[in-house]
Amino acid sequence: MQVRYLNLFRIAVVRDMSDEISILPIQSFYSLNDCVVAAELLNKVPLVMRFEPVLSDDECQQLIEAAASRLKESRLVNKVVSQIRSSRGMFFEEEENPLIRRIERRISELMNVPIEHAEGLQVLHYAPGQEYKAHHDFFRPNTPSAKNNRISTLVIYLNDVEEGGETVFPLLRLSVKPKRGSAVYFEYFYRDQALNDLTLHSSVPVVRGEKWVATQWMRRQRVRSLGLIPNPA
Ligand SMILES: O=C(O)CCC(=O)C(=O)O
Ligand SMILES: [Fe+2]
Repeated sequence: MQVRYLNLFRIAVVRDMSDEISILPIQSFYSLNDCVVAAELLNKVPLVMRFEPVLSDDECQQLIEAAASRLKESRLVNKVVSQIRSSRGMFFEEEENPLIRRIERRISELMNVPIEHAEGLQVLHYAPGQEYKAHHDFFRPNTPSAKNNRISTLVIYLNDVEEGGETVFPLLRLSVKPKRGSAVYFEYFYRDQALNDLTLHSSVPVVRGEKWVATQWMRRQRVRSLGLIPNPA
């Protein structure tokens, strides 16, 4: 396996036998600045992994509490109320407080993409019966947003769901059960668009209980103008 760096994106890429590259080197654990995350490989190309733990119970609870009063009906990029997502959601501002800054830094290190490429962290809440129908996270080619398209996603589960609410990848025959603090990761930065298309996914309806997730999307080019604010720690 050969690792090289693409200067343009400053993303470490790993070339595998199929001659496709992945953003994240496949490892069984990742030693980050402030924690160690265990990883389970769910699918190699396109790469889908499960991570645990990404957030502590306390961090999950704090995110839920900070997001709860700011939830809005889910709207798509063009501000139209979504027909495919019945959950409610919100976005945190970039580095809006020390908790968000710490979590964003950890996620960026884990996803192996500079923080300047990170959209604001999104939180979604699903009540019983609510779902997110099958979709891709990248924007369709030739749309304005596709000029700086998304390349990878991390969905962090902020609570345990009593029944339902799994993240399902129908074309890969994968189903990931929400577990507080764990996450599912996938990338769609392949030259072969057919591989990207395989990352179609949904959040099936919550049957009992509720579901909270935090989603981080990474872009091909920077979306944040500011660099890192020096870490006081
Ligand atoms: O809630 C989930 O399991 C998936 C969320 C999702 O697909 C997204 O935020 O793009
Ligand atoms: Fe998604």
